[in-house]
Amino acid sequence: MTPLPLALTMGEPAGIGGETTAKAWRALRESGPAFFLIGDPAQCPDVPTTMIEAPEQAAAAFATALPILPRPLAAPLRLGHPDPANAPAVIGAIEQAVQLALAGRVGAVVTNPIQKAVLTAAGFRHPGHTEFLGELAGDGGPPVMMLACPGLRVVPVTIHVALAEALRSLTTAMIVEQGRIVAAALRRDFGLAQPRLVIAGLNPHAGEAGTMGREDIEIVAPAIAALRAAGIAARGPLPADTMFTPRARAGYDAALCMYHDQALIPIKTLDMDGGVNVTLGLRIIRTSPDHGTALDIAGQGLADPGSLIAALRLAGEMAASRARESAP
Ligand SMILES: NC(=O)C1=CN([C@@H]2O[C@H](COP(=O)(O)OP(=O)(O)OC[C@H]3O[C@@H](n4cnc5c(N)ncnc54)[C@H](O)[C@@H]3O)[C@@H](O)[C@H]2O)C=CC1
Ligand SMILES: NCC(=O)COP(=O)(O)O
Repeated sequence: MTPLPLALTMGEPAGIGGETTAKAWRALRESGPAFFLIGDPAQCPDVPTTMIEAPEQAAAAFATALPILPRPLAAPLRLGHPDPANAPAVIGAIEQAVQLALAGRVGAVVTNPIQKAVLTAAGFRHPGHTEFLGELAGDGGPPVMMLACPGLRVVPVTIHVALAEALRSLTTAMIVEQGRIVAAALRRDFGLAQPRLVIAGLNPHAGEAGTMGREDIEIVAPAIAALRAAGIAARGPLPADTMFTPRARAGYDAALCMYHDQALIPIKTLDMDGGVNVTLGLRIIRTSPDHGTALDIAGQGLADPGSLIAALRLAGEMAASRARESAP
């Protein structure tokens, strides 16, 4: 059976998404996975494109042209200069991709990066895709952000909030709930029968026995105990400054981190061009490149498509594996 195509959203049209989409199409046109862009043809002027009316037309067209399910921009495209007038198209593309995935007409949703502040200024009330997707396609629990590259997977337990708010909002229950979702996803989608989780400490030296903050004793350690009681191989709290060395990374399958930068600095430092952002805990598959809109280089031909290609490949693999799982 031909695999379902992947829906790739336009992201911020003034960013590098159009360029990386075109480069990804060139790289994948022969091997697949087949994908189509929900966007405006003006985003990809340097590759052959073909307009489609339905996802079902994408696979046949993919080898010769980038299929586009049109979603026209309201304001002319100026690379490097986002226009809030285009926000409805950016948001609409995400909504359309999710609807297609929920209807079983695409194998997965892959998102190009959005310029968060521009969408916020236009009235969008979610800090990122992750939270928006949780609302559109949640599965009863919270959406969980995981970034993965060869040799490292990280999960920020608190995501797009100010650091002070992350510290205020962190609870044992959040860590436990996300640990369970991560362990289940590693089993289901990443083929790990007994996933090994490590949990980062919040404070320097994981609190140094309470002398540098009591959160590691009062919030993090009870979460690890609860995860272990649930049969999940979890350990910590580990001092965050040494848990990403090559030796340490060999001892676990995913690291739960207490705030955004604790998770994302190590992975982007290790593999900015190969990292993939995967949202766990949804009723659909969603991946994305790990980088943002890179407005500073938009239109200069400098954008590396590696992370988007990795995101498309991972989405294709996850979709194929779920299709095998549900086959009679
Ligand atoms: N999934 C998403 O929608 C994401 C969106 N963003 C958004 O992107 C915007 C810009 O964020 P920044 O923090 O500046 O991060 P960024 O990733 O856009 O850029 C950081 C630096 O890396 C460079 N860079 C990024 N991707 C590159 C690529 N593929 N090839 C070559 N160079 C690349 C940029 O030129 C810049 O110098 C923000 O609005 C942010 O919220 C950021 C991350 C993910
Ligand atoms: N820093 C990661 C990031 O911003 C990705 O967010 P999302 O849009 O995938 O929720």
